Amino acid sequence: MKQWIGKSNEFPLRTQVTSHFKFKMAQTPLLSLPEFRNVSTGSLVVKEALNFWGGARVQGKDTKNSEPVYEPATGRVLCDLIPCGEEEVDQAIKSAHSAYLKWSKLAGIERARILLEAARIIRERRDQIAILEVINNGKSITEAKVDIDVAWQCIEYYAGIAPTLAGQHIQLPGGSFAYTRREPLGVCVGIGAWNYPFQIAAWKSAPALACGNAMVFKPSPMTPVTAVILAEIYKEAGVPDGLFNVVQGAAETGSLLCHHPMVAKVSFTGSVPTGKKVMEMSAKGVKQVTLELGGKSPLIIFKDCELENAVRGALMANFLTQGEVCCNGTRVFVQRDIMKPFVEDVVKRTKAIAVGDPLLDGTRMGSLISKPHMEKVLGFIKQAKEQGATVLCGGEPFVSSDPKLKGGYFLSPCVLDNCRDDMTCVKEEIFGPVMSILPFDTEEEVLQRANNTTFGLASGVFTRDISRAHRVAENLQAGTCFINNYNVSPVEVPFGGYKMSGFGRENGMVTIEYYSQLKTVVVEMGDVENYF
Ligand SMILES: NC(=O)c1ccc[n+]([C@@H]2O[C@H](COP(=O)([O-])OP(=O)(O)OC[C@H]3O[C@@H](n4cnc5c(N)ncnc54)[C@H](O)[C@@H]3O)[C@@H](O)[C@H]2O)c1
Ligand SMILES: C[N+](C)(C)CCCC=O
Repeated sequence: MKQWIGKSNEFPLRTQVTSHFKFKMAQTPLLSLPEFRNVSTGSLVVKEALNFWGGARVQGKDTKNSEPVYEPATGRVLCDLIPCGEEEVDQAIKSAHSAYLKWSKLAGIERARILLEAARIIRERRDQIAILEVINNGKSITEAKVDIDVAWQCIEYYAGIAPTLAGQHIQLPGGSFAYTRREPLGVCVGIGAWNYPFQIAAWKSAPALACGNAMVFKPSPMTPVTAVILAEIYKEAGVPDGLFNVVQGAAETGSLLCHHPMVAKVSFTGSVPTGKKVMEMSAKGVKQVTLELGGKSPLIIFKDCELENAVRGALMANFLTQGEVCCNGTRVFVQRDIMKPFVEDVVKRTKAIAVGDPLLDGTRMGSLISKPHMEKVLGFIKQAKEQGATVLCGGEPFVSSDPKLKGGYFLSPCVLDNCRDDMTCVKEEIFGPVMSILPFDTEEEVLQRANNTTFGLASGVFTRDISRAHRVAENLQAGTCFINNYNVSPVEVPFGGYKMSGFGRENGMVTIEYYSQLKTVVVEMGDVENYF
C-alpha cells in the first residue's frame, strides 16, 4: 500500500506557515503570536494579500476597483477588498484542477490523516481565529469561539468518513458482476455568506476534500479575512498546493466562478435571489448545485411546554449573531394561554442581553455587519410599527459609552408583540435581532400558519407532549425541526432547506452524496451475446 505520510516530499505533512497580518501596533506573525489574545477592538489593520491559490497568498491586481471593508464594531476600515477578475479566477481554478488530479488518487485514509491534522491546527489556534472573525464580522467572541470549534469538528468528522467511502459489489448471472465506485466530482466552488465566514468555508471544504475534490472558495466581500487562514492551515496540514483556494470578490467574481467550464459543482450559501442566479448560471454548464438560502422559520410554543426552556429557546432562536442567522425561528407562535408569562420573561431576558464590544468576554451581542444592513433592519422595525406591531423592547441603535464604538453598527435586540401573519416583519427575512410574537389557539391552526411561507429552512416546537412533538415535526415543511431546543446543529446532523430555502445538505453522512458521483463498472465473465 502506498504510504502518504513521510514518503512524499511533494506534499509534506507540516510546512512552516507564516502569517501575513500586520497590526498597527506590531508586525508579528498572527498565528504564532501569543499576545494576539490581547488584540482589542479598533486596533487591527489587515494589509496583506487575501487571495490564495497555488499554495500561496496572492495579491489582487485590480486595485482601482478595490472597496473598503469595515470593522463592524467601530466603522473603521479594516482592509481593502480587491476583486478577482477573469484571469485570476482562471488561475485559481486551474491550480485547483492540478491539485485535484493528485489528491483524488489518494486513498481515503491518506486524505483523512491530512484533514485530521488541519482540524488539530484549527483547534490549537481557535482563539486567534475567533478574534479575527469577531473583528471582521462583529459577532461576540463567545459565539465566534463556538463557530471555530464547529469548523474543526466538521473537518474532523469528514476525515473520519473519508476512509469509509466505498462502492458496492453486485453479482450478475454466469459469474459476471458489477461494482460501483464513489468518485469525486472535480473542482468544486464554494460561495459564502458573511454571517459565519470561517464556519461556512469549513462546512463546504471538509466534505468536498474528504471525497477527493478540490475547492475554490469565495467568501462574502464583507468578510474576506478568515477564509485565507483556513487555506494556510490546509497547506500546513499537507494538502497539495492548489487544493483549497480563496478568491476574493463580489457578484462579478462569483459569476465568473459559476460560469467556468472546469467547475463541476457550486455550493452556495446566501440569499434566495442570489441563489436563483447561481442556479441559473450553473445550469448552463449542467453543474451540480447545493443551495443554502434564507428562511423565516416558525417556532411553536405550546402551553404544556417547560416555560423557562421555551423562553431560552426563543432567545437562542432569535439573537445569535445579532439575529443574522439563516435558520432563526423569528416567527414565535405562542399558545394564547401562556402568552403573558412567556412575553414577560422573554422581554426581561432580552433587555438583559449585554450589547457592546464584541471582543469582551461579557458581551453577548455585538454589532451588525454594516451600516446599510442596520438601516434595513431599522426600516423593518419602523414598518412593523406602522402596520400595528408593538415594540416591547429594543429596536433602536445602541450607543455604547465606549468612544471607540461610536461608529459601530449596534442595535438593541427587539421583541415585537401584536404581530399578524400578514405583516412584513412576519413574512420577510429581516436578518437582524428582531423577534415577532404571534398568538395561536390550536395545533391545526398553528401548523397551517407556520407552513404558510415560501421558505422552509428550519422550525421548532416546545411541548411536553411527546406525541404532539413528533406529529408537529412531521407536519412542518422545513429541513430541520428542533424539539425542545433551537439552533443546535452538530456536524453529524444534516442541515439544509425545503422549498425556497434551497436544496442539498451540509453536514452529516448524506453530504457525501452531494460531493461525489457513482460510477458503475460492469464486468462480463462469459462471451458476448450478439443479436446481429
Ligand atoms: N441556509 C444557510 O445555510 C445560510 C447560511 C448563512 C446565510 N444564509 C443566507 O444568506 C443571506 C445573507 O447573506 P448575504 O447577504 O451574504 O447573501 P448574498 O446572497 O447577498 O451573497 C452571498 C454570496 O453570494 C455572492 N454573490 C452575490 N451575487 C452573486 C452572483 N451574481 N453570482 C455569484 N455569487 C454572487 C456574494 O458575493 C456572497 O459571497 C441571508 O438570506 C441568509 O439567510 C443562508
Ligand atoms: C450554526 N447555526 C447557528 C445553526 C447557524 C448555521 C448557519 C446559518 O446561518
